[in-house]
Amino acid sequence: VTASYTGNPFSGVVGWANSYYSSEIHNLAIPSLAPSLAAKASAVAKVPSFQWLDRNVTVDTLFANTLADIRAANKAGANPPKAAHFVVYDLPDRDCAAAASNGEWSIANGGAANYKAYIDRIRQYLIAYSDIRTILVIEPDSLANMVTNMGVAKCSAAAATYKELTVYALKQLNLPHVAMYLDAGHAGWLGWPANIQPAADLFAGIYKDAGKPASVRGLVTNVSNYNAWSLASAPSYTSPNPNYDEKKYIEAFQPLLAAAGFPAHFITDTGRSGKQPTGQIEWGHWCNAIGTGFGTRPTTNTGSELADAFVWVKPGGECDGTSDTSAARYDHNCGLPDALKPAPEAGQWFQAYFEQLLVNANPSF
Ligand SMILES: O=[N+]([O-])c1ccc(O[C@@H]2O[C@H](CO)[C@@H](O[C@@H]3O[C@H](CO)[C@@H](O[C@@H]4O[C@H](CO)[C@@H](O)[C@H](O)[C@H]4O)[C@H](O)[C@H]3O)[C@H](O)[C@H]2O)cc1
Ligand SMILES: [Mg+2]
Repeated sequence: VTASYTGNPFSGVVGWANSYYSSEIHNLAIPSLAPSLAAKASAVAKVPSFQWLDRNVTVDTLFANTLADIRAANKAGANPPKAAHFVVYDLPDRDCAAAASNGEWSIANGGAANYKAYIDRIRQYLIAYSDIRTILVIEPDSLANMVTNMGVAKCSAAAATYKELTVYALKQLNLPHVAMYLDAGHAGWLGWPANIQPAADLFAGIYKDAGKPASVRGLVTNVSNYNAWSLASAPSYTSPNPNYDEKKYIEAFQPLLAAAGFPAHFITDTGRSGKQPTGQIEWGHWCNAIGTGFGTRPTTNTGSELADAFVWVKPGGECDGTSDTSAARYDHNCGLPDALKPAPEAGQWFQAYFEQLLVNANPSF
């Protein structure tokens, strides 16, 4: 079976509900849930979501194991075949405008070489599992920070390396059965009129620098954020941005990208966008936002020619960042009034948040 494709990489396959997220729900969430919520929680565990390769160690473990699980399911006759969904997320000096998700490597300490080895290893596994259609989200927040946060020292210092390593990844992971979507923030970030053209220029530049790889299908929006796909009216905190939902954002963005030489398609994270408006006081308050719920289940029925699929990229229930003010990775955003507290470190299981998403889910479980 070859998993190569033309057009929408989500067509003809379905996502995989990986065992890591499922075990978080079954082992960490369900034991402390009331029976009615426990049944709903086990349904969440069956929803396909992206698995984050957020540390080098995950490549030979989570990545390899999930690919083997998917191969077994497809050999056992899964129809439609299962596809793999991963987030590549380990740039040196990662998350340069925040503190919560700082990664394991720094540019000052050989991080670029480490990152290239990480990408090369991922390429090896992709080649070994060329029977599995694989969708990759590339480096959440990184290029978006290059558009709006060059005034942040850590971001401007990292800029050349972020761009070089992103181009490296796009070239190395360019394979017939692989589709890549570069992270493009969200409507409340790059969707602001002041940001959207500089963003188009940056993304088109990277695309061209990488040699317009066939596997680069486009951009992913709303990763780890809470925006609606489509609303009839603007939530108060979005004013005065005319692009107050993800549909308006990508419809404004796509023509600018095309004009700059990047024929991009889009996917949007709906994992935490089920409750609108959210409980956010300010649109920029990204950490563990209150008043949110699980959103539209993954599907290719987006109603838009520009949108390949709605996906769950950020696994709901995994924390955005710690609220412990004494922690090394404490970011003030996680201490704001509209951030749920107390919160553990980024990526750790946040039970109260999972319950918030479950209770507010739309569609409901
Ligand atoms: O009305 N006006 O006239 C006017 C004028 C200027 C305005 O400026 C805009 O204001 C926006 C805020 O509204 C800013 O957007 C925020 O930028 C932050 C990074 O700096 C993002 O944070 C990231 O979020 C990720 C998860 O999404 C985390 O994973 C990651 O760790 C975390 O770092 C927020 O989402 C994002 O909402 C824009 O840059 C800014 O240009 C706005 C209005
Ligand atoms: Mg984050």
